[in-house]
Amino acid sequence: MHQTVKDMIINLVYLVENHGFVPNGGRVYYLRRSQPPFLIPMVYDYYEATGDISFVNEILPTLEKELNFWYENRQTNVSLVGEEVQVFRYYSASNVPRPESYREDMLLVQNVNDTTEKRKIWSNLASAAESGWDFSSRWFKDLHNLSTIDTSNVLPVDLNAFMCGNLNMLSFLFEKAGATSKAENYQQKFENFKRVFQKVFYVGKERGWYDYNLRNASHNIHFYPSMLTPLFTQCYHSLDVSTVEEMFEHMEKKGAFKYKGGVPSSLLTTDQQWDFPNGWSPSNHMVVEGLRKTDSPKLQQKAFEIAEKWVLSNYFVYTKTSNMWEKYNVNGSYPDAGSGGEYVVQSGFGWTNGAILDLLITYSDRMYFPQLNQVMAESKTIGEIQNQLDEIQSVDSMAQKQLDTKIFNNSGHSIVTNFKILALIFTISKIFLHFSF
Ligand SMILES: OC[C@H]1O[C@H](O[C@H]2O[C@H](CO)[C@@H](O)[C@H](O)[C@H]2O)[C@H](O)[C@@H](O)[C@@H]1O
Repeated sequence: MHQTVKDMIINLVYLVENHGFVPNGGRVYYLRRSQPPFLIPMVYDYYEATGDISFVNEILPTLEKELNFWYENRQTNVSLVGEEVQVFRYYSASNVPRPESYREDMLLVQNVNDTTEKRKIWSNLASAAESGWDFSSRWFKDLHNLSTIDTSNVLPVDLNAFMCGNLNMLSFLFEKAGATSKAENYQQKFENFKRVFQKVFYVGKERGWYDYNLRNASHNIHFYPSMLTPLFTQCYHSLDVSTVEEMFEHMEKKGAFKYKGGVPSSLLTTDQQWDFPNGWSPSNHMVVEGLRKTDSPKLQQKAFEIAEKWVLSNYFVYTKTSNMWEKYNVNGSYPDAGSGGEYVVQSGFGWTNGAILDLLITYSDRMYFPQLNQVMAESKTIGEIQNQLDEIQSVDSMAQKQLDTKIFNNSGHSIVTNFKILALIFTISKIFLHFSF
């Protein structure tokens, strides 16, 4: 599996070498659209798993090249409280309908007469596709309609948090490769960018990091799980534990964590797939990981609870449909495959499997579901199932003992039996790329 991951990285490195960035897909028409910047984290994870520093050493110049693509092509200025700083945005160079969704993009502009305006809309559609969040109220002027798409004016929290984390990871990899001055240089950039990040995205009275809109010079203070990515990439320093806890409580009050099926992509209902009631694996995974990495025991416990919820509801839908899905409807008593957007929900699915397996591994000492199938068979709502399992867990005096039994070693656990086959593709799936989608 390590070799497969290495081969995938080699493919992406080839693309960066030949095209200057990682295109949104492996087709010629994607050459004006990037993927979100996940190559550096992929290499970082590969190094953590293998210690293969000679490979890392070989490709470090390519990683810098990809980082520079973002600096040269996706940076923009923003003036805030008397200081001009540079941050990142999604900004595709394409201004034509997406070839893979030509019909949809033509229909969207059917009432627009001005060609410049049409091109702006197509460019903003392609820019949103770069984010992976295609499409979401996050990118819409009116927060509801795709026709008001305005991606290039949105400075996204998650993209900037990823870039911030990438500086840190690059510094780490250079240090491991023995290139001390490069390592120091990136560490310095990381520290500087953390300050800029905080200044641009943190809104004190709303207790959190929010997307900033250049057009109206204000933050979008609606909840999106992308707000938690700075915890995931550790792009914060001035916040003490209680501030992070307050941030969580604030989102909790907004209702972000109350759904039994997982964390939704937003609390706004639109007909787009990256909005309520859909929950996506990468978002849920990053929320869990971000909270788990904080120094707050309370938030670490919340991370576990969200992870447990996500695993259980994915399994619930799996037992009902015999499939894993690219997204889920997290609302209501019976979670289901998600819907909305411009295509039929896809089964599979790389990042869903990857997230589930990572959560099962991370919490292998705690995620224990006694009598799972029996409880499920009684066809309870997901809330009742969760409550009943909690009760069984707390009264089952054997449960503590069984915590020692690693979930992957215990073939008696049906959830593991069903997910076991997916373990084979864990490492690949963890990588959020979809070249063959
Ligand atoms: O063909 C439609 C779109 O397909 C890709 O995006 C879809 O898959 C992504 C990964 O699973 C997902 O993040 C996105 O929300 C989906 O729409 C492709 O990245 C898009 O460029 C393309 O328009």
